[in-house]
Amino acid sequence: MPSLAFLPPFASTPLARTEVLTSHQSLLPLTAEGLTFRTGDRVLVDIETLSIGSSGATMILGPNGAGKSLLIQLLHGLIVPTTGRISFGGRPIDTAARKRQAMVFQRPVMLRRSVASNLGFALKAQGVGRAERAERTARLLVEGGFEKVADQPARTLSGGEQQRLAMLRALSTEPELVFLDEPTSSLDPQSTLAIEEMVARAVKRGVKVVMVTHDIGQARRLGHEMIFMHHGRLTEQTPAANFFDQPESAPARDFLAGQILT
Ligand SMILES: Nc1ncnc2c1ncn2[C@@H]1O[C@H](COP(=O)(O)OP(=O)(O)OP(=O)(O)O)[C@@H](O)[C@H]1O
Repeated sequence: MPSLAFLPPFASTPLARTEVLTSHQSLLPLTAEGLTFRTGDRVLVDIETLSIGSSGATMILGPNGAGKSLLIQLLHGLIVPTTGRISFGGRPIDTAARKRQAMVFQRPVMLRRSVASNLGFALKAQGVGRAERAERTARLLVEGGFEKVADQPARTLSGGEQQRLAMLRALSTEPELVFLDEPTSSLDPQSTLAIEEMVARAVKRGVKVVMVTHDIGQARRLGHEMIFMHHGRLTEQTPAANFFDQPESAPARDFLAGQILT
């Protein structure tokens, strides 16, 4: 799935059309009720209620196929739920408010443009004017250590560099909320550390992070809250301080104990 954080977001969800969020209202808490996603007779996501608060990093853990990616795609608005209501700050979201959230995917997909232009394009999509765009792009290139490769086609960067650029691009628009779908799963330890540092800095600046990971160590390092999913369901949502020592649900206990979940 390409990183679409820089593209105009989907304009609609199957939600109530009244009282949408306005630009000065917070996106958070992010809540969902009766959220399902089905294909044919398969129920891939089935979540009664979910509420994600405004601070820190919420990590979504669970075995392969648990529905973690689908859940954040639903929350981000990339796919439409079969049933249910997703609210931001208690209200449905509109196109303008949706631009205040971003997403980074497992495999970074760069535009066929230079490194600098990948950043500039994201800002343009947010309506940032030419002069400010140039100034902010220059600043971002320095921040990300990309000055020397600013004019290089982004697709010729290494996988780790592309993912750092994807993160930088997603954060460049100063979103309130960022969804990260296993952004380090194909990276080496050094590149993983670089991404984790970007995540930690963003959280420190007040960006809300909702991140899918398989890596229990990473969840410990970054997470303030843990959500565990199994078979499309949310089995628990627990503060990080409790989760690793006292997981509430049997699937989470087994997962943390290294058992294979069926
Ligand atoms: N767009 C889709 N249409 C139909 N089925 C899908 C779609 N996307 C995912 N699935 C199926 O839904 C299930 C959950 O997929 P999902 O990618 O959300 O799992 P995950 O928990 O993120 O797994 P992993 O850790 O392996 O990435 C899988 O069985 C997958 O094949």
